[in-house]
Amino acid sequence: MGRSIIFVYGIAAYVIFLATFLYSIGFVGNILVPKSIDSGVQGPVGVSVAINLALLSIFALQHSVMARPAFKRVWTKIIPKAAERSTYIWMTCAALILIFVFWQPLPTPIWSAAGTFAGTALSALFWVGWLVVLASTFMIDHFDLFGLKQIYANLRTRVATQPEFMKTGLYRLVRHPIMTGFLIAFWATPIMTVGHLLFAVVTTGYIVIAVRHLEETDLIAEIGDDYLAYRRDVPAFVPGFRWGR
Ligand SMILES: C[S@@+](CC[C@H](N)C(=O)[O-])C[C@H]1O[C@@H](n2cnc3c(N)ncnc32)[C@H](O)[C@@H]1O
Repeated sequence: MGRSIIFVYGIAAYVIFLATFLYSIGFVGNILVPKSIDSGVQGPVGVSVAINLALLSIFALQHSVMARPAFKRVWTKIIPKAAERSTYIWMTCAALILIFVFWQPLPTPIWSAAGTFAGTALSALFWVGWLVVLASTFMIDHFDLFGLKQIYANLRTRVATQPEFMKTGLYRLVRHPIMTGFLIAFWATPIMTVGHLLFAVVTTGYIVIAVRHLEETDLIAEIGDDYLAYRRDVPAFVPGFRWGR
C-alpha cells in the first residue's frame, strides 16, 4: 500500500469509528437511532439470547485476538505496520455494526425509574460515562489509539513514537478509566430491560476478564516493575475501591 493510500484508509477508519461511537451512544441509550438495544419486536427468548451472546462473542474475540502483541507481529508481516491500528479500528467498527444490526430486543423491564429523580440521575450518569470514555482516550493518546498518529508519521516517512505510560489525570484514580466509563454508561439507565441487562452483564464480565488477564499481562511484559507498582497502588475500575485491584 502506498503511503497516501494508507493515510486515506486510516482517516476513513477514524471517520467510521466516530460515526460508530456516536451510534453506540444512541444504541445503548435508546436515543435518536433507528435501531437501539430495546427497539423492535421481541422474538423467542432463547433464540434472542443465543443471537445476542454470539454477537457479543464476535466482538470479544475480535478485540482480544487483534490487540495481542503476538498477533500483531504476525499480522504486520501481511499488512503494513502503519495500517495495523487502523485495520483494528475497521474490524472493531465491523463487529459493532453487526451488534447494531442483528441485536435482538428483550424489552421486559427489570427496573423503571423514568420520570423520577433517580431516573434523571441515571440518565445524567449515562452521559458522564461516555464523557469519561472520551476524556480518558485523550489522557493516554487518542491519536495513537485510533491509528492517526501512525498513518500521519508514515505519510511523512517516519515511524510514530510509542505512547507514554500514563499515571496522571484519571489514570491516577483508576488503572482503566476508559473501561470505568463504559461500565457507567452500560449500567446507568432509567429503564433496565432484560436485553440491556444481558448486554451490561456480558460486557462487564468481558471487560473485567480481558483487562486483568490480557491487557495487564501485556502491560506487565512491556513496562515491568513500574506497572506492577502502579497496579499495587491504583485500583482497577473504582477510585478508592480495593476489590478491583
Ligand atoms: C482501549 S485502551 C484501554 C486502556 C485502559 N484499559 C483503560 O480502560 O483506560 C487499550 C490501550 O491502552 C494502553 N494502556 C493501558 N493503560 C495505559 C496507561 N496507563 N498508559 C498508557 N497506555 C495505556 C494499552 O497498552 C492498550 O494499547
